[in-house]
Amino acid sequence: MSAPPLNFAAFVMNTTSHILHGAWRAPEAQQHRFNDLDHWIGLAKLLEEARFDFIFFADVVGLYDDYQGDWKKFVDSGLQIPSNDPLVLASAIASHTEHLGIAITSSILQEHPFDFARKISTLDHLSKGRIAWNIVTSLSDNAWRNFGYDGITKHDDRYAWADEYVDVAYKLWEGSWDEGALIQDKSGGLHGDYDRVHKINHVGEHYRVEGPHLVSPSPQRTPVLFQAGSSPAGRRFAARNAEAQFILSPSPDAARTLIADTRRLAAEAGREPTDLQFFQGLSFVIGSTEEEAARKSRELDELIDPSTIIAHSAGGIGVDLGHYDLDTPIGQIHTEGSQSFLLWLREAVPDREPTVRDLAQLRSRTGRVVGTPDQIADRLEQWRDAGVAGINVINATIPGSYVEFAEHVLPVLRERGLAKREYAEGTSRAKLSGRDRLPESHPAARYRGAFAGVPA
Ligand SMILES: Cc1cc2nc3c(=O)[nH]c(=O)nc-3n(C[C@H](O)[C@H](O)[C@H](O)COP(=O)(O)O)c2cc1C
Repeated sequence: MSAPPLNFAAFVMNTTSHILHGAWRAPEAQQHRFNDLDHWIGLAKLLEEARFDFIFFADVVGLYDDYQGDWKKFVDSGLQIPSNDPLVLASAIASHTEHLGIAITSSILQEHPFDFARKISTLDHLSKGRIAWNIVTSLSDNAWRNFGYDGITKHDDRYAWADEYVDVAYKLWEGSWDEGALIQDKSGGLHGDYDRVHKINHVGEHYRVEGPHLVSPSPQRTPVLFQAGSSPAGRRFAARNAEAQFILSPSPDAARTLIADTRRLAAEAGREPTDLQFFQGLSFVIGSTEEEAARKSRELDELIDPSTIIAHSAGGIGVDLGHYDLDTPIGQIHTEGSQSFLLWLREAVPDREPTVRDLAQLRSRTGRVVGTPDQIADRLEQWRDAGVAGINVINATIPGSYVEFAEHVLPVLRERGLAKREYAEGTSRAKLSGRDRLPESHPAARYRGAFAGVPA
């Protein structure tokens, strides 16, 4: 049997400058209109017309680490501030679309799981089962301080915390209401069946939640679960929980290795390995000829602001790179932070000592595919052959990047069986994996029926 077509998501954020910083200044760019609902509805309709599977919202609940000693740079350049809540936008998008999945990034930090589970269930009802959740743990001190903590919780402890958070949500989504508990029998006057609605009585390290869930089971019960972050702890978390991991692998071969490893962990966690899929983040510069594509890529480089890219990515290095000139050799920078990041940079610039500017350029070009539609299709075929199920399309401009992809690349992909022609019916999970609800081997499934008969 030939491989199935790829899925496509549009990777966006409810802000001006998400990833390719500086690109918002392009004359045709509209991402600065993020406060305008029409901007989002227009994009959602365009994506649905093009048969995208998801609009995928990134989100943060705080600033990145300081740049040049403070946070002026972020405000100056619109680097994820202002940044609006995507969850609030979701119901409006749902009301203007029919098939498009709506994936929302939400951190375990920002909302109590009881309240979060309630909002997600409500949205899943309103959208007829099109909600997905990208589970993140917030990696900036500022985010943690916004919620009353002294600073960020240690890396692996964040994932342990996340395991409890998702368990509370699973209990509410999967275990609190049995099937058929909502009766709504007007003639008999019975609305709900008390015997089939249960308190969950969760008591854990971080949360105590009595229940019951206040929302009756939605079409998917648990939303489609995404996770992003591929450290060993991140992979273990994805292997246990995620139905799709959002990855930024440097090459199809690297993705193949990552996928095999994470699927092995999924099997160890008692899951069916293929129940975990992978979405690779890529951006596209499309030309009618190779030369045109190369020229457009150079033009994009001109537009991109290296210092803002540095401000965004410096966190991982543990050094405020804003204090260094862009031409400073990396060797002159002392860090107790991520050594593997610096090693990666040296490997990427093998012939000389890399500079801070190299870091910015490499970051802004990571995952950029430049070429004609046919060349792009060749590359996407390689990603699919490596086991990737979907592409999260990173934009330079909104809506421009998606208009071009839809007009020029998707028709070629369809001809080659790399993109679908029509949506499948049903919920987002049904479209992705053929079923509305999580499979029995997912850890959430053990809560089905688990609270029946437990004294109130
Ligand atoms: C592709 C990708 C997208 C991410 N998107 C977000 C996001 O929108 N919001 C957020 O707070 N963190 C986001 N993260 C951060 C991760 O959730 C995670 O906190 C970080 O990668 C560290 O995890 P790791 O050490 O397991 O890689 C993203 C990470 C990756 C790799």
